[in-house]
Amino acid sequence: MTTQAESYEFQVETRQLLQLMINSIYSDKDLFLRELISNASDALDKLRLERFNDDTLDVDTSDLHIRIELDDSARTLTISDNGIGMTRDEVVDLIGKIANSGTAEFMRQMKEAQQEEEAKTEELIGRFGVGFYSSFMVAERVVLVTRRAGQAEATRWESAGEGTYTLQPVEDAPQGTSITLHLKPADPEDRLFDYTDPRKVREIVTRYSDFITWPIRMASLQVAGEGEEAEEPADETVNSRKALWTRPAGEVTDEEYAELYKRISRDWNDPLETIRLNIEGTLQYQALLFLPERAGANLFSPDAKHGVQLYVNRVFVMDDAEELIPSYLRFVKGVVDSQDLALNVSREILQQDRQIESMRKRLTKRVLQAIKGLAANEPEKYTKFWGEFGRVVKEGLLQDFANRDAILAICSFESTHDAEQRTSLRDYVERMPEGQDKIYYLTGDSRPALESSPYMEAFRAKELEVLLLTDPIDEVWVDGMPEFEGKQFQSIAKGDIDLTSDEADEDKAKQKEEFAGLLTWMGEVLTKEVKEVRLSNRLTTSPACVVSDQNDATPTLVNLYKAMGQPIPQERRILELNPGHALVSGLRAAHQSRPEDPRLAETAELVHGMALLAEGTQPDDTARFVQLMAAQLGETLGK
Ligand SMILES: Nc1ncnc2c1ncn2[C@@H]1O[C@H](COP(=O)(O)OP(=O)(O)OP(=O)(O)O)[C@@H](O)[C@H]1O
Repeated sequence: MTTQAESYEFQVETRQLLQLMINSIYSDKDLFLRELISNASDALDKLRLERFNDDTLDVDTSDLHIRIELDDSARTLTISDNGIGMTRDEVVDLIGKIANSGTAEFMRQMKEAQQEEEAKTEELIGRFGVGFYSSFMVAERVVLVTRRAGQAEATRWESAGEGTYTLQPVEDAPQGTSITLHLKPADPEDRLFDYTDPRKVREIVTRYSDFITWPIRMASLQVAGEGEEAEEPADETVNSRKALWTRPAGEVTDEEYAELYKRISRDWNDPLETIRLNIEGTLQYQALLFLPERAGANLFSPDAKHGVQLYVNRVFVMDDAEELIPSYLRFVKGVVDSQDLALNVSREILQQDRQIESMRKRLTKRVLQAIKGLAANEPEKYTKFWGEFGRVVKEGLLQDFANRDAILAICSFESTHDAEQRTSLRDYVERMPEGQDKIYYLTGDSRPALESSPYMEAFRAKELEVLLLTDPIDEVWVDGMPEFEGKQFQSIAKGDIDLTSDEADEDKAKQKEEFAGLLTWMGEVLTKEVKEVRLSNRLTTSPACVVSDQNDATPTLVNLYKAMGQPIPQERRILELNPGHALVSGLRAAHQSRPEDPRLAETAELVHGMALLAEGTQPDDTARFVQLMAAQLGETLGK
């Protein structure tokens, strides 16, 4: 007995939604498969739950799965599940109408938005799921056959996505739902691919649905070898199903974590550290994050990718979810799986969403905590980590003021205390001798350059520890950093540093008097270059050095801002002379005896130029500097 198919009209809203789908509101048409697989997976979940609640039910739960079948001659893609299925009434309610309150709301807002501007429409699309109807993006006709588990009668629904659909009872249908898409001709230019190509379909499944709990089966890709009889290919499960974050931590092995890490990060090495997070409550999500062992090549390129993927209920939503993790933690790889977001949530929405903001805060704290844990308990791992990613983490000192203290606490720096090991600020502060109330640092290009810098002389003589900050970013954050645990940061190349004891004050006053004439005169000679010439308390062996005033920017910082396209002015600096050096005392004597000698002004210029060279910068006019130097050296030989 065959029953005639009866034709029905779609609800007005449904028709409008179908129109949208046919005209494709998604630019990425591959998403239809993600939607259908998600529905199938839900149907399997529902059946399992129903059986769990009532084990006398006459339903088959022995081999719950999803199957995808392709037929390139008929140009069909069929996706079936042996889940809960639908009764005829359910088909009418769920598929024929927009029963889903979310979708109805979507349509209402969509209508409003269409009267406004395009952008708003785009935004709305991301806020709601539009599930089953997305089949019409790729299919010109859809046939759905479904049998409610435990019931005999099945229903066949068919539609071309226009005004009507037909319903027809069928016999002998298997339990669950099978949806056959009669595909539109492929049009890759419109991102409509050939969905009868098993490779393409597998690629979509592994991209979006790899972590679906239920097996997704497809015919094996193996082709018969030469001379072999082509056999009916066996089924193969194409998704890994390994959503490790949904399993209790104790049950997952390190190997499994490493395998997952490698897959999502495309790194060959094992992760350095695995971080798990399981948040329950009004906002539910799990995160499985990894700290890599090595920095990737493009970590510092302007379009460096963030490593966190966003999933909704184990379904992939997007890569590179920079809304979830701040850019100074962009090396963190992993997965965040939320139970509260819409499947096709868009970036625009993520950016505005307060829940996302709260997730981001939570994840950031957790990662910082993990790094702190490494520093405290696994120093070797920490050292490795910091060597690779310290530079990136320090960007956070400039970006994330709320976590500034937490970031400072996990930083470590090279220091004069130890040639091999970096030090934390905490350890530096603990080593500070009585009377030292500042954290001393020097910024520059490399450790050897800093160690041999003239600024270091008095500190070396006094055995005072100095942090050697050699990353360009150090220059920037340290400049604006108020303090660490109540101790201010002090550049030893800035301001008036005096490490001498009070008893020496009398000697200093005397010296000041003796040199007053020289200092004033040199100040006049060099007035274009420096704002002051004074005696130094920081030099023991060099004749002179240039320092920046306490609140002025150093030349490196000036250059950095220039490179970033935000130039700041370079203030004139201060020239400090070492009264104990023969060149300085000799210049004083010469100036006293023959103040009119033009050669002395040239010597003053040379002293300034040498001080610049010693700090690693250059005199403005190097050619002139070299000429003066050669002339004066020549003269000494002639004597
Ligand atoms: N494979 C299936 N098996 C059983 N029921 C299904 C299946 N596919 C869809 N349904 C039913 O049809 C309803 C509508 O599906 P549709 O995909 O349009 O929206 P949704 O899944 O509810 O929401 P969304 O996809 O927007 O999150 C589903 O809620 C479900 O009850």
